[in-house]
Amino acid sequence: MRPNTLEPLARAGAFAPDEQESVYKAIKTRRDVRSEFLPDAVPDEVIRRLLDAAHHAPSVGFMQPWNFVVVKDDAVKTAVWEAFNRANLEAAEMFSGEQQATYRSLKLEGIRTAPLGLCVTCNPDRCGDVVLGRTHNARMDSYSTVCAIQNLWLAARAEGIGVGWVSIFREDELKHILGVPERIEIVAWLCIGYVDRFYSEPELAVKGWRQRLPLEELVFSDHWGERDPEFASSIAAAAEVPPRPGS
Ligand SMILES: Cc1cc2c(cc1C)N(C[C@H](O)[C@H](O)[C@H](O)COP(=O)(O)O)c1[nH]c(=O)[nH]c(=O)c1N2
Repeated sequence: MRPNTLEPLARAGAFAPDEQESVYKAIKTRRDVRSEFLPDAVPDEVIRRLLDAAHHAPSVGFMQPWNFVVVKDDAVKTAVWEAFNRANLEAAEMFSGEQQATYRSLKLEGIRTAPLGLCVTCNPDRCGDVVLGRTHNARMDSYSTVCAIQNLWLAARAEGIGVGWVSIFREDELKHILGVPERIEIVAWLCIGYVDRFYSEPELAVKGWRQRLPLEELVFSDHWGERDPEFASSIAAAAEVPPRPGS
């Protein structure tokens, strides 16, 4: 029988309200960090915790397709930065007019200033040709690796450690620098280190590149492109009220 109380009933397995708050806090305050890295080394024990968080990510068929190349060597970081710089000059040319000028003003990496670099790779051959859940979509192993990166990103935020994802590279160049075999996919280069502050909003929003979209515009009901106005307005209203843990 349910107890006679006005308190909401805890759902089986639900975290306590303050624990829920911590999870949402990590999610909402996680930032992509490019420029604010402090030179302090990240202790190996902390690196181990972050990698362990990554390693507890979901993966298709429990494939665990990831590997992590931990880079502390300045010479390797410099070579990676040079590869970034070559690609970034090409990237700037792909934008035009005022947008190109803004692009050039953005700082899009902290490769040499972050004390730690982490290359996250995906091995499509980790458990044979036929993988449970990957049978009809070959990209599922890459998606799994992205889940590992997000786990690490959130754990790092909770530890007060900044993470910046850099993707402006020719993959072959990065493979050559790091000795990554042909069949292995490079999913991310992450810049990792302590910071003296986190932006409260995405740096790209602060610098005027692009703003967060209203959630209610992104949610459809029953079919792609169809909106239930009542549901959409309830989402919009919820966005105006800070989330209440346990609700
Ligand atoms: C797959 C992928 C690839 C990249 C990124 C992210 C992801 C998910 N981001 C970071 C991106 O700009 C950032 O996440 C958004 O601007 C939102 O900001 P917050 O992460 O919320 O701070 C990113 N940032 C950057 O400065 N250089 C880059 O090359 C990339 N590449």
